[in-house]
Amino acid sequence: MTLSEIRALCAAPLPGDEAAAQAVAARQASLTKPPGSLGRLEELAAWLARWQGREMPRLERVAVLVFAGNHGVVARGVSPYPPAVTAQMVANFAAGGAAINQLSAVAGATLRVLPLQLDRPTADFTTAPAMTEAEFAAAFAAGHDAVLPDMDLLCLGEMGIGNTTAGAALAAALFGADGAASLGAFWAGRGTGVDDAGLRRKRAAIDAAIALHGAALGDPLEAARRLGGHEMAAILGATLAARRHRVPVLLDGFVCTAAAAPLFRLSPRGHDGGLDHAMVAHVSAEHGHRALLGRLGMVPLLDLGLRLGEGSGAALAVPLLRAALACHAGMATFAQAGISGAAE
Ligand SMILES: O=C(O)c1ccc[n+]([C@@H]2O[C@H](COP(=O)([O-])O)[C@@H](O)[C@H]2O)c1
Ligand SMILES: Cc1cc2nc[nH]c2cc1C
Repeated sequence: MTLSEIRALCAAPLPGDEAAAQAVAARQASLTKPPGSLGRLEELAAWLARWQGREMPRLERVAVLVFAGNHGVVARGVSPYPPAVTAQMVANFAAGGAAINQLSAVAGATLRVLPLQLDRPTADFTTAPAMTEAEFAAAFAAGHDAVLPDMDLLCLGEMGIGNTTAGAALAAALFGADGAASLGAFWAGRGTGVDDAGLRRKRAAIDAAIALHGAALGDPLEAARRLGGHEMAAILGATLAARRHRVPVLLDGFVCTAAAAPLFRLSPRGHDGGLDHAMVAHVSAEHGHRALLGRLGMVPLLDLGLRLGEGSGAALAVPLLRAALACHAGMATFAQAGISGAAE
């Protein structure tokens, strides 16, 4: 896959199945409850129908994909952890010892972890583009190809020491900061728990990167290449592939949302937007996430103060989707139960 092929793929997102979503809405109106009383559960059933292209959506094959990558910007002292932790956590995922192992099991989902070039971190984006075009395209393709057409739902997650700095830099490039003097101050958070001095270094790294890359960041894919990471490019590729295969997507926290956000910038929400088949599963405690969701016009399903990454929030939201479908498929209609409708 080349960058121009990626560009062409991103330019024309497939529309959703309006008829399937309408069929869900019609059935919801006939079920034994006041109209709209199941709130967002009703919206979730229609969302699954629209993007699966099925009047009766299903959640038999739920996949959690976690991509891992390393970041040159850690040389700037932006994370309390050493980059070796990325590979160590990948080993922990394989051994079944991480939170996402437990949460995937609770969700009834298969977990697949794809480490990407862990011994070849991105370049430090305060001095050079994080990835070459070939590196970016390869990581994008790895994510794209990891999505199977028969999945019913895709939960995306990431692991990468330093990637909250990359996520904040990408958010800054894509969305600016409403006139705030420092983009770094607006978007940077504490990630895995960096101290005050580390937070200052993180803000400075983001500001330096925005100044260095300048006008090139006006192109959302260039911003992803110059400021993102291998795992973030893979999330972008997987999110796009899911759209092509009619697989709805749950995004995890701040890093995952930022990684997918170029699809929104290329084709905004409202009418078949590039991210309309994705929901943000939870709002992370990471400082910039609420602002990022505001820019995307997305309302998270959960707000639990998580700031872990690795797909944890996305897996946690799967039982909510299962509940939405159980009600949708299993409830009696007013006619079946012999219950009177509302008086006019
Ligand atoms: O995505 C989030 O909301 C999030 C918030 C805080 C931390 N993380 C995780 O923490 C790691 C990056 O943190 P840091 O401090 O090294 O930039 C990376 O592995 C992420 O999965 C992720
Ligand atoms: C231990 C640890 C686990 C993680 N999972 C996702 N990001 C992480 C970062 C650290 C440091």
